[in-house]
Amino acid sequence: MRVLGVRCGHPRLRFLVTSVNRRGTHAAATSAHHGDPLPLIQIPKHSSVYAFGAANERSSPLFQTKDVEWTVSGAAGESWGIVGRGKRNVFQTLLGHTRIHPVPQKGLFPIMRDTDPFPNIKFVPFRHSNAVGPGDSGGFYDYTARYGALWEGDDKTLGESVRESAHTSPLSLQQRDAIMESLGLRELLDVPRIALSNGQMRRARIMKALFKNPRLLMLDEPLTGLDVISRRRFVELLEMLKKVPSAPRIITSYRLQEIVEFGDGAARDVAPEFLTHILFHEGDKFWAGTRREFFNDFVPQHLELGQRRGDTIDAATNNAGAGRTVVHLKDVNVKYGTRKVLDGINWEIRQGDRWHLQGGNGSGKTTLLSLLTGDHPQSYVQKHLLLPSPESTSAPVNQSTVTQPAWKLEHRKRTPTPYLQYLVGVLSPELFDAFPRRYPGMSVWDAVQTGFRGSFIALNKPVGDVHVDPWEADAACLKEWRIRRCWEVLEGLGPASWNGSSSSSSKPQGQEETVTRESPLKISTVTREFAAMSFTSLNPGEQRMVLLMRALVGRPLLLILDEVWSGMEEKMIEAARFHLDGLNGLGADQAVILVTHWDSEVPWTPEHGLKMFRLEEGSGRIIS
Ligand SMILES: Nc1ncnc2c1ncn2[C@@H]1O[C@H](COP(=O)(O)OP(=O)(O)OP(=O)(O)O)[C@@H](O)[C@H]1O
Repeated sequence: MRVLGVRCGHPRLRFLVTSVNRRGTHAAATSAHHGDPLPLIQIPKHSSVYAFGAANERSSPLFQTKDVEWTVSGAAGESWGIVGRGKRNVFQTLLGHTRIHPVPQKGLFPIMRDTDPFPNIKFVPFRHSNAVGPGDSGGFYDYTARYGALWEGDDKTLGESVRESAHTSPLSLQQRDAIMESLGLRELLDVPRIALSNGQMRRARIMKALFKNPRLLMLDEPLTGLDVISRRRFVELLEMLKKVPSAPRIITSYRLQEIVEFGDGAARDVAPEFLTHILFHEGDKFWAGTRREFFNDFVPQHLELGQRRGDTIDAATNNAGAGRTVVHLKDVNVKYGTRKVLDGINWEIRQGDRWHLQGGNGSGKTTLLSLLTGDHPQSYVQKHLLLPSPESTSAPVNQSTVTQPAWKLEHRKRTPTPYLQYLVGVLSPELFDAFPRRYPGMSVWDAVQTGFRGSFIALNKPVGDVHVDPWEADAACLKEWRIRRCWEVLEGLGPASWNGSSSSSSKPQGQEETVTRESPLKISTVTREFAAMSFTSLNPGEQRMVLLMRALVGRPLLLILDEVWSGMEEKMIEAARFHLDGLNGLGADQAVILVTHWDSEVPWTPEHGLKMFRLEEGSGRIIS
């Protein structure tokens, strides 16, 4: 069947196309399609874009367009994707949160110059928060609340929230249904919103924004966190909507690796089908053009192919199963009311293991991990959930055990939670959202050292000093080790690594040296400066790197990396992958569980000892 000269795939989407067309709510967008010269967005050449508050034109701009004019026609069929580390600057500009100099004569949104554009624009940021998150208040919120939500019965369900959005939606019931269906949310209507998994929540937020049918809809990294099937359905939906003049014009952003695959010295176009144009912004680079120009001209000329992706991991590192059992689960079950999320899970994790935990959105990965971290209330009622616990109740660390505290396996009920936090390092979307940003002046250094206890409380220690409790054995030795660890992760994962001036490569300028009892450790000036920066002043990708350092700094026995690469740019991911198996990265005494929906993001292969555990319809199995 052809609608608008367009081949339509799925029947429910066919309906969406025809019915959205009938309403024709966006007359202006349609007129652009019929030759109206006014574009939807226009940032002229030689514009400088400043953060609000930048005193004058002598302040440094966020970015400059130089000889590039960025024009989005707003015509049906055109679809822009934004990539590069500066993509959020571009969104901020479109949201009116920056100042453009000179002020564009026709306005930033020429097509909407006779109306206030801002009610016609919706933005779905990358960051999600199931509760009121630090993005709003900067304070801590307890993300573990979601695991008990149904007991309390006090949170709105997705269905209730959908009914509320219906009141303000210009779309018909059938149109809203078609969107809900194509985002795979219908079967979740009875789930409390707080309990939605990450991927489910991202889809729910996109659905809500689509219900408003704005003229311009901006989606920041919409593919991140979606499983393979949801990604396919989402791409199918956007492919359809882009052809409908009365539907929102949708601008999406991506991490570079989501649209370009680097390998064998060449770059391959793996961008979603609906993209027709690409804007790249990073540092002083600002480039806009068609998809074909991007892949044929821009990528080969401007992105260093040889240095991306690939052979960073030493293939000799295969310690899988080499050590003692760290976690043991037998017949583990979790259910909410009648909804069984985990059903008879058996899993053993040993030191040296590198696991890729797989499963679609909502398959129970986060739930399973929350049992291992002891965050889930149902962790206490499992018959056989053995977790690491202190060998004795005395201080956990002394001179000989500074890098490997004494531990044994215990039932969850006999595992002291603070000790568990000490032995299990975590970075997950929930933790990223919950990490408090409000402590006055919390520095990067301070944020990293909260990892020694798995706590969220800044200790306000100056750079170069760390906290050690007086009761901890051999405090002096421990202090020295902790300071060294902080510098190791900062140097290995800080800007020195992702900006290409790591101390392990050629000597960057202005390098200093610090000497510890064991061996000298080089710390570059850029690392020292970074350590002193305020955590909140960093962009989300940098914050994520710092929280990865926090997870690694204590050399935890078990490391849980849940969707850690989301929000990070490719160079950061490369640096992290390199660090994880480098000299100061992970050891054979540590076990790792990694969660990602992108196989290419797993730093290990089966030759490196990678194992896969897959959750499907409540059951878990090892796959080979
Ligand atoms: N308190 C709750 N009440 C009801 N259902 C819940 C509750 N908590 C979680 N769920 C449901 O349990 C399922 C598992 O969620 P979980 O977050 O573990 O999925 P996931 O595999 O991590 O998904 P994603 O890949 O999207 O992060 C989801 O369908 C979720 O809606």
